Amino acid sequence: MADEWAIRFDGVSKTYAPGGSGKGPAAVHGLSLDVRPHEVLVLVGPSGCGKSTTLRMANRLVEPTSGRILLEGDDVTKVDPVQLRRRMGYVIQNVGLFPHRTVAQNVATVPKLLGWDRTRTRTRVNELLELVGLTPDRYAKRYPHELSGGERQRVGVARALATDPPVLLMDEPFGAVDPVGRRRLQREFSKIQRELGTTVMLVTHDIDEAVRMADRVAVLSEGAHIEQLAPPLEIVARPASAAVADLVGSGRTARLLTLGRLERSDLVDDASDGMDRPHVELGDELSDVLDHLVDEDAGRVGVPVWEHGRPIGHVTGQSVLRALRRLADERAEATEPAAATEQGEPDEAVDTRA
Ligand SMILES: Nc1ncnc2c1ncn2[C@@H]1O[C@H](COP(=O)(O)OP(=O)(O)OP(=O)(O)O)[C@@H](O)[C@H]1O
Repeated sequence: MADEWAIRFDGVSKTYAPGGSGKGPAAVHGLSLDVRPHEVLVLVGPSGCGKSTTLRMANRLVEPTSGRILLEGDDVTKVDPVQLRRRMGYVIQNVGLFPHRTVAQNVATVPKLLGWDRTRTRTRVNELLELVGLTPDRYAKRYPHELSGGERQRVGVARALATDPPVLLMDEPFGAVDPVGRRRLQREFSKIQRELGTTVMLVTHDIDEAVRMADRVAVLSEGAHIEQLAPPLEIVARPASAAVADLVGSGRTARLLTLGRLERSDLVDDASDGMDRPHVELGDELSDVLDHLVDEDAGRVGVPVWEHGRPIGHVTGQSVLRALRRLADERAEATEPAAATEQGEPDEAVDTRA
């Protein structure tokens, strides 16, 4: 049903055929995957596993060898590619801005193609620049070489959103930005995505980025084989295979769980029931809290939290995810130079969706 997915990959394969031989190994092999409306689905996995190929098949920059890809009910191979790309914004690493066009002209690329009049285009460009945190007065007339990497990336996002597409494809969108700038962009982008409700498919190498930004993470291995497809917390807490465990274990996320402690702000309520159930204590290590949630299978109901011998509220799986995001933010901000914090809005990094 169109309500349950925005993009559907149905048994999709791609074999790049060197010299037209048709005999190369499959970059993507029999992939079936649904991207739900309004979610951020992150594809993560090792280099060469087929992430970019998967993304690029969605907007027909790469044609599948077999299988079907549906966008809101339409078979993408039957939609004119130009029309298709208006329904799907595309953001890549290093953006690919036109160097001899100003920021405003870059953002206006698609509206211009669509023949919008000047006033409508200018209004939309200003709106988008504001949205991505680039004041039009300061930035509209600059050229790409007069921008920082992070600012260029914002222009790329603004350009991709110009016609308010229902779907946004992002390939390592923040990969060329330093870690501090990346963190800030991730946070700002999450806020924009929530406001607009855009369905996002995002490719990254970085498991921490995946955990921070995703509603669901698809961990891929060679041939775009899905090792695990689950919300971030589940990926971290219950890796479904050695490959997923490797990816999670070698990253910062697992360490954060052992280093982080449960804080009052992580609680989902201040109810004092649950005297008769196993509980955790405020200040417990997050990995212990997570064990409890998994053991008790209490992710949804919540586990009571006690302080000074009495219950003070509950934690759920979301609390752990929230704490994880809080910790990831604290770390990014701890290394952030004072001048760079002007746009930091820690509360916005706490994403309580899924
Ligand atoms: N145009 C192409 N022609 C031939 N082979 C290609 C082409 N593009 C990608 N491949 C191959 O397809 C496989 C998957 O590549 P893809 O770029 O989709 O992987 P990825 O997971 O996005 O990698 P990375 O993280 O390094 O960007 C790789 O083995 C790659 O060498």
